[in-house]
Amino acid sequence: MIRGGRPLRGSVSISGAKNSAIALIPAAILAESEVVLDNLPILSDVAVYSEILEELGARVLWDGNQMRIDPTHIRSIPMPNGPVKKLRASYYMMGALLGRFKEATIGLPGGCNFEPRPIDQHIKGFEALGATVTNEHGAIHLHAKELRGAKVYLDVSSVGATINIMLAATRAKGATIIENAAKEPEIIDVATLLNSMGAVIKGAGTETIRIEGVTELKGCRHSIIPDRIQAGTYMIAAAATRGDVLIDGVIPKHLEALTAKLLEMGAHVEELDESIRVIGQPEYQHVDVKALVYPGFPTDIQSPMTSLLTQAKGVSVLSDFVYSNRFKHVPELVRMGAKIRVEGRSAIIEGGPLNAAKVKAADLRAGAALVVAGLTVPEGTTEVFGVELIDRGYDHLVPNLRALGADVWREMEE
Ligand SMILES: CC(=O)N[C@H]1[C@@H](OP(=O)(O)OP(=O)(O)OC[C@H]2O[C@@H](n3ccc(=O)[nH]c3=O)[C@H](O)[C@@H]2O)O[C@H](CO)[C@@H](O)[C@@H]1O
Ligand SMILES: C=C(OP(=O)(O)O)C(=O)O
Repeated sequence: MIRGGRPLRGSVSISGAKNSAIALIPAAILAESEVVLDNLPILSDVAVYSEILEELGARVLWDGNQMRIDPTHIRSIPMPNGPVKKLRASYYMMGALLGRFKEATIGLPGGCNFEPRPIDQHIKGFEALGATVTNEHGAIHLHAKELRGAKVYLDVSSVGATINIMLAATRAKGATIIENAAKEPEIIDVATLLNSMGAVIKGAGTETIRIEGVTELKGCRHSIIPDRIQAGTYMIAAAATRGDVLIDGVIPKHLEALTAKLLEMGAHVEELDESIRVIGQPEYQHVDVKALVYPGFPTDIQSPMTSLLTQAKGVSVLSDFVYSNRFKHVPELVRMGAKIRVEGRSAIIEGGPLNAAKVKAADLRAGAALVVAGLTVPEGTTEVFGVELIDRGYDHLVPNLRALGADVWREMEE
């Protein structure tokens, strides 16, 4: 429930990154002893992952922002259904279990279903390493007598495929080279953890990653990088409400594409060492935004960005070159009075005021977009339904927004 129209003011601390956490937790099972993850975000996706590991026999102690994972007694039991269906990143269990046991059966992943999200590049990578991969009644079965290093050229620079191949290849015999690898900061985070565990990975963050297989990995302690998508959402909310917010505990370099767009629109943005201050302005210029792979503008912030662009003068065009049809937030924004039409992979947004309405989050970032939109509406109460999807990726969103002065609260549905 949001009564908007109040500028957000103050500072907000950003939690660890969801897309790192849900890759680091499965990576931990490759170790022979305890892995400690610090700066863990408190998210429903993290809770689901801890359930998956416990089902497989790992000991998981989750205390606030720390998780201790002892994989000593883990085994590879088939997981065709259950928690693996609740999130996208369950696909990492394929690479992690294959690396450790040379065998895995994992149901096809869930997560945000804004369009079909194939995993053919993951499978191509596993097969190149010597695995046999079959789809048995909606679950993927992987088996290898031996994993051997190989050269894998990705047709699309997929975040998930890059990490998954890296996970399996750490325990393969010989060297694996991933070409056209994804370069997102979360990939570097996973490589950093694996290297601390004893893996030999070079080039993470570039388009060529080289992994020398090792026979054993040990436990270690690792602190998760800040969540650039949550940070970006608060930057957008600060601008949209014409507020003044210090977004703290971030790596400003990870947010450069967004910072550049906010400056182009006319917002004031100050980059400090580990924080970014956004000062909103009464008027914004229209801009064109192209969501691309890193270091381009992140697709995961394009939905909240759509809400901000309704506050700009004139017509903005937002195109998503990662997902061609990630626009489930648009019909809901239109219910709130937005003038937006979707043409191909672009949303054409004509600036203008929004009104309060009852709207539904179709996925995680669509939900965040509706919250940002609601915060701009000065009269009436915007009701966002389906907010459990927002819990997948935003740590303490409502308390954080309230601390910034927003009139927002949560009610249970009947
Ligand atoms: C858990 C996690 O980290 N999720 C992120 C990850 O998702 P995810 O890893 O699923 O996204 P990918 O980077 O794999 O997808 C990028 C593009 O490649 C295509 N593709 C991908 C794999 C494949 O085997 N074949 C294929 O065609 C996808 O359909 C998409 O068009 O990166 C996305 C792109 O930054 C983000 O939106 C998600 O938040
Ligand atoms: C699409 C997202 O997540 P996932 O890949 O986990 O569904 C996201 O974080 O915006």
